[in-house]
Formats: sequence, C-alpha cells, structure tokens
Amino acid sequence: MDAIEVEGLKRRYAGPVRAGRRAGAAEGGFEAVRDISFSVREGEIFALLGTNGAGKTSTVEVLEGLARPSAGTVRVLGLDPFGERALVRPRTGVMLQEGGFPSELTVAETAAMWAGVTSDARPPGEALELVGLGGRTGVRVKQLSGGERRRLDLALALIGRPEVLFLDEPTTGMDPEGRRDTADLVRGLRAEGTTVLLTTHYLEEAEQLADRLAIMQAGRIVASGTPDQVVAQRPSRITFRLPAGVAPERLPLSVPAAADGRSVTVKTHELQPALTDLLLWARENGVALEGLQARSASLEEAFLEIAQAGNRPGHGDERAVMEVPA
Ligand SMILES: Nc1ncnc2c1ncn2[C@@H]1O[C@H](COP(=O)(O)OP(=O)(O)OP(=O)(O)O)[C@@H](O)[C@H]1O
Repeated sequence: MDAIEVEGLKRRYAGPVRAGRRAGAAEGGFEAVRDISFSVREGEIFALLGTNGAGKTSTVEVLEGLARPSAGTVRVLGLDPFGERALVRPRTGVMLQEGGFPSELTVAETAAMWAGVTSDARPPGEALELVGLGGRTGVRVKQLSGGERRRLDLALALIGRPEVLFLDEPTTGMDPEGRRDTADLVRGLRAEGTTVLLTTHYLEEAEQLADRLAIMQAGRIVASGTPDQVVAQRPSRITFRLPAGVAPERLPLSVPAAADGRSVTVKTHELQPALTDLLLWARENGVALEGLQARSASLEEAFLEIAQAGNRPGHGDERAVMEVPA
C-alpha cells in the first residue's frame, strides 16, 4: 500500500462559470482538478508543481480531508481522508498556505496551545528548535517576519509526529538560508520514514528534494516521474558564437543548429555525439567556438516549456501528456 493514492480525482467548485473562456469551465461550476491519478510511496518526498491556478492546492486540500472529491478516490495511509477524518488527521501534519494563528500569542504559547490539542505531541520546544525558532520563543506571532511565520507553521505541522506531511508552498517568503534549512529538515524527516507531499514554486528546490514529482497544468497532470526522468524528456542545449566569416550553414549536418547572427543554439537529445561532432568539425576547420557551453535541460526549462505550451492559443482540453512510468 502506498502512503497516498489518488485515482481519477476531480474537484469541481460550485457556482457560476466566470467570464471568459477558461479550460475547465463547464455547466454549473469550475473543474479545478480534472481526472488526475498518482501515488506517493511511504517515506518518499513527492512534489506537486504547476503554474498559478493549476490545481495544486485544490488537490492537496482533498488529500488533507478538507474537501470531498467530486469524482475519483483518494486514500491516505489506506484511509479516506474526508470520510475517516478522525482516523487520518492524527497521523498527518498539515502546513497550509495561510497559517492564521492568533497573532497576539507568543511563538512558545502558540506551539504549546497546538501541542495541547495533539495526542502524543512532540515537546513544543523541540519542534521550534527543529525549524530554527528556538531563539524566538518569546516573540509575538504578529512580530514575526513572513519567513519566520512559515517556520512556525512548519513547527506546528511537525508537533504531532506525522506519518504523512503536507507542505503547501512551505518556503514561500523564506530567505535562502531558511529554504536550505527547510530542505535539510524535510530530508531528515524522510530519513525517519515520513512521507512528504509538497507544493512549491521553487523548481530548483523540487529538483533537489523530490524523489518524484508531477507537473500540473489546468487541472491535469502533464508530466510526472523522477526529476531526472522529467528533465530527460527535454533537449540539452549547446550554445556558442561563430567567428565572423563562418556561416552557420557550414556546421556539420548532425548538429541541429538555430542561428541568430553569430550566436548559435543547438537543441539535442544526443548531447555527447552532437558535441563530439561539433568539436571535431571545429578542430578540422580551425574554427574557434566562442563562449561554448553545453548543458542538460533543467527542471525549470522543462517546466517553462510545459507552461508555455499550455498557454498557446488554441491549446484546449486535449494536450500532449508526458507520462514517465514510475
Ligand atoms: N473556492 C473556489 N471557487 C471557485 N474556483 C476556485 C476556488 N478555489 C480555487 N478556484 C480556482 O481553481 C483553480 C485552481 O486553484 P488552486 O488554488 O488549486 O491552484 P494552485 O495550483 O494551488 O495555484 P497557486 O500556485 O496560485 O497556489 C484556479 O483557477 C482557481 O481560481
């Protein structure tokens, strides 16, 4: 049994269809999640990525038991998070986008209050230490910075020693050190066997942290797999400048180049052979390739390409779905 199982999930918001043509608009409401399936194994870090409004939060809320699916099934630890909320809730930790705690309380009071309503709670001081707020216990919540509030939200999500942890944009507003600390903490939790599902807009974070990920676009999963698998679907890039007087047409045919003046970009799924051909050609012809760079695609490039494809006019319900077997 996987820790999280999602099968054919749809989530529709009731109400009138908003003005304009939106993917997902249908009679009697708006379908924010449109038949998605994925699973998260025990002890795995899984990232749900997507542009604003892609449906990530709508999905996570169903997993957290805050909303009922319009169609499909979800299971968390083998249980229905909505129908069996009383059983699931004590075994999960939730860090929402907006914590919304009473701002007059201090950090320590807030953590103690939370621990007071949690069975088998971690000592509040320990949870605050874990997120680096050990030195801020006497500060009122309203005086915390945005990043410190996110740390407090995370501490509260950890107080119940959750088996499954939901992190909705956990590092938004954190400085680079906070993001790095949070990444280390999440890795530490994984080492203890905690299953983590996170949403994030920081693609580098997802690339470094996630064992597997899914990219959502307009309510659907359009790419999924390990970060390497998702990135491997995208071409690598070689860039350089040709010396004046050397026309791009002289490049070997095996190197699929696009030139803008002297600047040349090669996009290829065969980086090593293309680079070898290019370098041999350059040596044989005595051509200097200025500013030569060769690199694999990044998750950010893969993501932007998917997002741009989704925004192209005429891009409707049917899209090329890139599924990578788990
Ligand atoms: N209560 C609601 N009623 C109607 N539509 C909603 C409601 N909540 C969200 N939506 C719509 O559902 C879609 C998905 O929203 P959701 O918040 O799940 O996206 P997201 O991927 O989490 O975005 P973000 O990255 O901005 O947090 C959006 O188009 C949003 O406007």
